[in-house]
Amino acid sequence: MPLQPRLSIEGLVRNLGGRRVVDGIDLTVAAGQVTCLLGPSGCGKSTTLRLIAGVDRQDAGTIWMDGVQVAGPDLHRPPEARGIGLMFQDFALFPHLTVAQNVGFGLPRGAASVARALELLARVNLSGYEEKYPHELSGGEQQRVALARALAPRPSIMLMDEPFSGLDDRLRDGIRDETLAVLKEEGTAVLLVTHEPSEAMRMADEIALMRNGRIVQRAAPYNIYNAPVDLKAASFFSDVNVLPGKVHGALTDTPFGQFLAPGLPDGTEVDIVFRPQHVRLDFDRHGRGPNPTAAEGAPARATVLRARFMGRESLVEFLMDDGHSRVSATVPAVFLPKPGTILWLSIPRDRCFVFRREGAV
Ligand SMILES: Nc1ncnc2c1ncn2[C@@H]1O[C@H](COP(=O)(O)OP(=O)(O)OP(=O)(O)O)[C@@H](O)[C@H]1O
Repeated sequence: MPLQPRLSIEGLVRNLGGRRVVDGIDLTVAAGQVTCLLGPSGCGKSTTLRLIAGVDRQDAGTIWMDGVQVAGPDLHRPPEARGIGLMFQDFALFPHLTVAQNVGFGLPRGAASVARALELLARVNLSGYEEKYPHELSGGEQQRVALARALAPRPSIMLMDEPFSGLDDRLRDGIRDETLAVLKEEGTAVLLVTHEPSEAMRMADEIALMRNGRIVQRAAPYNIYNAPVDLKAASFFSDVNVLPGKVHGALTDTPFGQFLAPGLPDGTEVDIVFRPQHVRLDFDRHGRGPNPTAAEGAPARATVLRARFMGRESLVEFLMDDGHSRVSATVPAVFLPKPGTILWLSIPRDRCFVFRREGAV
């Protein structure tokens, strides 16, 4: 029998300011799983989280936690009756309470609670900090106390809204990894809101990509990156190259040969989309490039327009031999060919996506 999800949402809707801000969200999160609600600013992520927390009330839809309905057409359990832990960007600790008192705040008085607070402080590497006050801690340490506080009552579900965005860049990755390790140890189901693709890729077991109040794709980070549902989903994770094409006999022509466009009728305008890091470069050998292969397709000749060193990689921009298509390639090294250099480009077929052009019929 499949495990019952800790959190389950069906048809969640919220109208605000005359607009449907959350437009029919379905979602499940299992114990020990981290799901990232990822999307651009204003797409409705925080509103969704607020509805799940119970600090706002949905206009339609149902929410279950551990199989028990907590919100529905005639039901609204208050936040404190939902068994959730909350962590937001401004994770304000109580300034007049010590670290240990902050962590134990939501627990009943007693030896077991003190032990739980100490155990969690050890878990977030803050043993010895029990008697300190929040103003004596760094931002990263305060964040770890906030995590311990949120986890202390053993919430079944943890809701986190951009919890790392207040932190210094250099601290952030370490804290993310530590937080993830603690959440996994506790086996909590986590729903984390972020607008940063890199954060979602780093933290999530599953990413729910949101746009205009809807979830447009739900998949593991690898799958969402390598099999995006549309051009916007592809370009949310990195810059992309887009070549225009038209379908003839379920194929479309490009400078890199023909690509499959299954299921699309003749004449459909399409975008052939691929990421700069998936472009392979080869030197020109007396006017010839590498031999075509089934995996790499046909190579295409191109002229370097410019090359820039970006730190971890080099970005090389090309004009294709058709005289108008432009393609960017990133190379994970210092590679700065002079403008005018001829190179051959190829793209692995499985790294290329063909989408019906938005707005096209
Ligand atoms: N109380 C409100 N009244 C009217 N509109 C609101 C209200 N709260 C949110 N909105 C609007 O709903 C939309 C979604 O807001 P929400 O905060 O959920 O987005 P978000 O995806 O979390 O964005 P961000 O990443 O910027 O926090 C926004 O356009 C916002 O302006």
